[in-house]
Amino acid sequence: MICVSLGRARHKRMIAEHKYLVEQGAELVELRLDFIGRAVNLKRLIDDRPGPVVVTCRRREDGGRWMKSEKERMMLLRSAIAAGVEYVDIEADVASQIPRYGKTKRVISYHEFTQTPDDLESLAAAMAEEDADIVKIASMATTFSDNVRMLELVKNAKQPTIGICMGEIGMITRILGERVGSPFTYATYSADKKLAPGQLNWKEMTELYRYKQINSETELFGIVGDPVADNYAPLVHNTAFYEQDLNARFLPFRVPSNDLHKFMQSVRDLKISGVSVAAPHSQAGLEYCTQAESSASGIGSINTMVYQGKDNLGYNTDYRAAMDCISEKLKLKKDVEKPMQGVNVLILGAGDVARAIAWGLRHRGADVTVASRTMDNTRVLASEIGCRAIEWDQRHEPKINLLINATPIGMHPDLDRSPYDASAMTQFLVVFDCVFNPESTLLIKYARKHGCRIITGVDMFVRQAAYQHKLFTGQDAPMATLRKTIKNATSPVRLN
Ligand SMILES: O=C1C[C@@](O)(C(=O)O)C[C@@H](O)[C@@H]1O
Repeated sequence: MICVSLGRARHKRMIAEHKYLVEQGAELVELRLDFIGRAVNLKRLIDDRPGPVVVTCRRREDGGRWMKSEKERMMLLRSAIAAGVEYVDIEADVASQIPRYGKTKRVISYHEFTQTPDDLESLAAAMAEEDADIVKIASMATTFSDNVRMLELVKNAKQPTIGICMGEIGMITRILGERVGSPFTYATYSADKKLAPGQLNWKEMTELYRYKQINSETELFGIVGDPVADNYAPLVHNTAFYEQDLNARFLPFRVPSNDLHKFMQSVRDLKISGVSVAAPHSQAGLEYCTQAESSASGIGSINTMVYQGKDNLGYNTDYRAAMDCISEKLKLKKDVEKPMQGVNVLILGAGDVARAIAWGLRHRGADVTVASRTMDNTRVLASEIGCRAIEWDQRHEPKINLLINATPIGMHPDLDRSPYDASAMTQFLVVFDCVFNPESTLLIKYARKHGCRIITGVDMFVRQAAYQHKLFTGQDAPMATLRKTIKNATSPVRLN
């Protein structure tokens, strides 16, 4: 079950939103009395309530907004119990001052906003002693291991327990609550009304992650990176899983660099079957592979990892996707060893994607030049791959047939910039922009205007995601859905 937290300064808004949520199917709503601006009129909020509630009045030290006296707060919580609300949230340290009465269930809570306590088990045991129906711990995740410990706590608890790791690192504890036996989890009313760090909104929980249908059989995948909050991979992969009716979910795993080792150690405990590997882990990820496809080893980085038995299999689907797009656009012969001999390519950028593409093109016999805004990086890439490095300012000089932008220039919100001048383009050039948000970057617009053939970042994104889908599920990806989903999500005009 999902409990939607409602915090509003005015009674009227709180009542209206509560009604709306229940109409939309919300099963439980938390009324955060500490958000109410004036004197709280509890009767007004609960007498005609449209559905079950948790009544909470959070102190400031626990992340709430309550400014009035503790005496008044206690009175409110007692009144809520006397009025027979379904649940009341009582902080563990004051629980003994608020006696049980009637049918109201007691959620005994503990909050910590800087870290996750070391000994969660002892803490939960002490909280259970406070005549708890539900024990709830919400603490800040600072490492991925905090999530693992929190989920273990909930899974092994004898008492119904809610364990939430707050912050972006902790998001998965919110999504996997039901799977480990949590009586409910918390979500926010809408994306702009987060009541706690890392809270997902109700729509994301129900539509994107299909929270209620997650069970012990659900196969888990995800993206491991830092940051991951704005990544489109969960949207695209979960939509594909849904379309194919797969009991699988794709989650955001925010893992800082120094925590990757712990993450890799935990994947089997968490029953994760595969991940998309994003920055900053693409190169380090390769070291955790027991086997990697030869292209991934050659490139020196992976973007996909599949956990199979004891093996960690590494792949680079960015490379595969980019090569497919180029082969198709240039109509390269398939059965030739060096189909790109004589093709002059300029790659802008020296990051993971530039490296993957440069490696692929060199293997196909292309003549590759690289330019990036940091000459040291350009030189390292060029010497590793065996291509030419030039200064960024010289990028318009080489005579080229194929231009590839693997820098983020032109990416939202940097819409008015192009990494390459229109004046240097001719109609014989093929222009490939790896930026997919927006699809029509300024570079792509210039290229269109000059009559160039183009490959967009969406073309590449869809293909790399489709390869991942196949590796993860063994099924062919619903290409049209992948394309529509990413186009829709990145379009300046929302289609629905
Ligand atoms: O204790 C909790 C959990 C919470 O802090 C969260 O992290 O979702 C949100 C609060 O409103 C609720 O009372």
